[in-house]
Amino acid sequence: MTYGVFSKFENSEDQVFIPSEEYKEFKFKNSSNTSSKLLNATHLIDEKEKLRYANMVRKTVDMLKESTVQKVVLSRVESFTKRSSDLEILEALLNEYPAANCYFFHHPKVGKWMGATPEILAVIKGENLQTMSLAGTAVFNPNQDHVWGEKEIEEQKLVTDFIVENLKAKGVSHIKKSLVQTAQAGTLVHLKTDINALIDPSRKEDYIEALHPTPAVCGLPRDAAQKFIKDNEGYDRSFYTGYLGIVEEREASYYVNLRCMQLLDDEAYLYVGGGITAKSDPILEYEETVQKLFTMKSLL
Ligand SMILES: C=C(O[C@@H]1C=C(C(=O)O)C=C[C@H]1O)C(=O)O
Repeated sequence: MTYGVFSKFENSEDQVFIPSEEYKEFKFKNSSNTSSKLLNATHLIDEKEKLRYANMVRKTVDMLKESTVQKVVLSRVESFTKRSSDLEILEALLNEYPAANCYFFHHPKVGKWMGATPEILAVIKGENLQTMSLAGTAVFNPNQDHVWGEKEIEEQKLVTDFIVENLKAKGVSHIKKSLVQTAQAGTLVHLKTDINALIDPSRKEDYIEALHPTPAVCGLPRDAAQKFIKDNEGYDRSFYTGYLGIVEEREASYYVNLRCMQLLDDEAYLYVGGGITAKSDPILEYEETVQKLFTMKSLL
């Protein structure tokens, strides 16, 4: 059976499924002009929110320095007035981010979500599983390759090691890693390692459980980071940093729900976050969320 799946950050009981008969086909013509989007995101800075978020980062850094927790991914949500219809926003999203995994999900229990995620949780084809470790963020500069700092290199490696270890713990063999690369995602770049493995296709859900949520969106160790997020973030992430996918008999594609928004009648809630380690600078972490906010805000 073919179905779509949409899952929350926290627990899989709230997963929703859409049978394939309910899919709607959408034809669109790409009229992309992405380079025009290298605009300044500073107009999205909100001093009060900056103070609140930077304080939360500071508290997290203090905790990381004193404990065995290595990384926590913090996030926040901001609401904006919609100036276009949902389909106009979807068309803008598809035009703006042709290389991303763009989706629009509408379900009575979930409402409407839309996004352009750069992050694969797992693409399964027969006995092959493809996943990635994606972390570290900088603004894309077409004239210069980004030189990554120690903080980003370390936080991305934590994600890679977690993925490899958790797949191994599920008995997965032949795990192959690419070199660490800089990958562009719209106006941003991230550090990325592609990971491939040989799997038993009848155990798809088992692997997803082992991977989700990775330290790219949660932290390390996973349970301690997830508890810290729940106790300190101060809002419900809902489906943000959950995953969405299309599952078929021998193939399945699951993506991490990032660079996304929840659409209401007149408003859109935009969700953004970033990985915090003991080396994080609170103001830079806030600015990173502003850059990520811009990827969706520019479509509204
Ligand atoms: C959490 C987000 O992105 C994740 C966190 C990143 C980081 O900490 O640098 C980079 C890519 C994603 O894995 C987000 O976009 O909201």
